[in-house]
Formats: sequence, structure tokens, C-alpha cells
Amino acid sequence: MLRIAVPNKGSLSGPASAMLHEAGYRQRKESKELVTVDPDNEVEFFYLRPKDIAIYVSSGKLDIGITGQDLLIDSNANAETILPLGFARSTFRFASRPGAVKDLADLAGKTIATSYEGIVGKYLAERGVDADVVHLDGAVETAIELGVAEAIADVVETGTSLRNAGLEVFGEPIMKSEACVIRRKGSTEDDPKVQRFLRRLQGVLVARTYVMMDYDCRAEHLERAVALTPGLESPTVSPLHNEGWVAVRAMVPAKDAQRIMDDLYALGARAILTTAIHACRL
Ligand SMILES: Nc1ncnc2c1ncn2[C@@H]1O[C@H](COP(=O)(O)OP(=O)(O)OP(=O)(O)O)[C@@H](O)[C@H]1O
Ligand SMILES: O=P(O)(O)OC[C@H]1O[C@H](OP(=O)(O)OP(=O)(O)O)[C@H](O)[C@@H]1O
Ligand SMILES: [Mg+2]
Repeated sequence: MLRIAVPNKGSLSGPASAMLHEAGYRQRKESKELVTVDPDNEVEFFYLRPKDIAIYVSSGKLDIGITGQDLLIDSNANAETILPLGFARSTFRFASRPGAVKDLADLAGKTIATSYEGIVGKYLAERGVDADVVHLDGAVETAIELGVAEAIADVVETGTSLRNAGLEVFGEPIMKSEACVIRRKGSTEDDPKVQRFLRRLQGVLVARTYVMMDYDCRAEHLERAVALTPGLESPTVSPLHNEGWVAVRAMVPAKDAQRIMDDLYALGARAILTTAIHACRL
């Protein structure tokens, strides 16, 4: 059995379970379940606090886990990312009342509130800034209003929480983050059970980012059409019953599909269709 840690709450939890479900794994039916066994796929899922996942994985008690890159770094655990998952994207930044703190050096002697003191402590130490770091579990933006700190370091996605608290970012972003699959450092690269799990999640990522495109075009336009739709390996080209025409099939990035359809149409291609990909193995 492959033993996998999955976030049990917060921003990572819903999208992680949705991705696992899409990859064909059984997920828990209600949020109080702590463990779910999927015997058909020989996998056991442990629903754990997001902050604890890197620690469980680095201990070797669980084979792999899904967590945030920022949580992994914050934990200082002996674990590494093996597959970025593209959701829970955020940056981690300093913020204060407008103008209250000008830059990183200006933080010296001030108090910074954060839920991620591992990231903040390391960042300040590497840059020789001596500031006090106070740990809060959440709603960190309020710490300034209530006089607990002069600056905060927190997750920023849209910036709405900062704006609502009347705060502004300062300094460079401390780090970028997204959800990722992690494993213990030094564990075997080619464990077939882990490889199979990763292939399934990669299949979901590809199915989410690509669509299948089919179209017909005149043979003399084929090279220019194929340049627009090179596919992953190479497009499939089949002869049509009508002499001088071919049918082409290729995967294209979903975000570019409409533009590519316009360009193909302008080239004389017709019957241009896109269809969703539900699953794949590359
Ligand atoms: N608003 C957000 N947008 C995108 N990612 C976020 C957001 N808030 C937190 N994250 C990401 O989610 C992970 C933190 O998960 P966690 O469950 O601890 O926090 P949370 O989503 O803020 O939940 P909680 O309400 O329990 O604090 C981190 O990787 C963080 O970067
Ligand atoms: O830039 P935004 O789009 O506003 O997102 C960032 C906010 O979202 C998260 O908070 P959450 O709602 O999870 O509350 P918390 O502070 O209690 O963790 C995070 O801690 C920030 O506060
Ligand atoms: Mg939060």
C-alpha cells in the first residue's frame, strides 16, 4: 500500500481531493474521516493538518504527501517537491501600514507577526536583519490594527485581505508557492507505486491544460497548419476521401485554442473542432 498524506482543511484540501478523485482514487465521504483505504488502487490516504504533512513525510511513516511549497519550506523538514500541482498559487510577502516600513532593512528592531516563522526567520537571518518574529495562527493582517506587530509576513493571493486591513506590501516577494507532491529526501526515485501515482496526477494536469483539436485542411496548407498545431509528439494526419484534403488531430494548450482556431480558419482549414481530454498518460 502506498501511504499518502492529504490536507484535511484550508485552501489545499478541496482542490487536492478533487484532483485525486479525478485521478481515479477513492476519497473520503465526510470531513471527519481521518483515513481512507482504496484497496483497488493499493493506496491509503491520511487526512492531516497541512502544516504537519512535511513532517510526517520526512519521518518516513508516510511515502508521499500533498502540501504547499511554502509549508514545506516553513517546516524545514527533510522532504522535497517531486511534482508541482498548479493550485493554491500564492506569494509570501511582507506588509505594513502604508509607509510605516520602507524596506527590509527598516524591519530591524521591529516586530513581525506571521504564521510562517520558519520562512521569515530564515529569510531575515540570511539578510542579517534583526527583528522580533511573533507567531499567530491566522488572521495575521489584524495584528497591526491591534498593536501586536508593526509588520506582517503572510500569504497573498488577490491582495484583498491586505486591502481590507489597510495594509500594503513592501520589499521583494519572499517566495512563490503552489501545491505540490513531496517525498522524503533520498527516498528511491523509481519506486513503481510512487511513479504510477505521479503518472496519474500528471495525466490530470495535462487533461486540465490541453484540449484535442481536429480539423480538415488542403494538403498544400498542411505544413503551415501543423506549425500552428505541432502537438506533443507530432500530429496525426489522415487522408480524406476528397482528394487533396487531409484530416489533422493534435493536442493544443486550452488557453490558446480559440486563437489557433482563428489562425487555422484563416489558413483555409475547416470543420475545426476542440474536445475535452478526460484523462491521459503521456
Ligand atoms: N487565499 C489563498 N489563495 C491561494 N493559496 C492560499 C491562500 N491561502 C492559503 N493558501 C495556500 O494554502 C496553504 C496553506 O494552507 P492552510 O490550510 O494552512 O491555510 P489556509 O488555507 O489559510 O487555511 P486556514 O483557514 O486553516 O488557515 C499554503 O500553501 C498557502 O500558500
Ligand atoms: O490575498 P488574498 O486573496 O486575500 O488571500 C490571502 C489570504 O488568504 C489566507 O487567509 P485565510 O482566509 O485562509 O485566513 P487565515 O488568515 O486565518 O489563514 C491567507 O492567510 C491570507 O490572509
Ligand atoms: Mg489561512
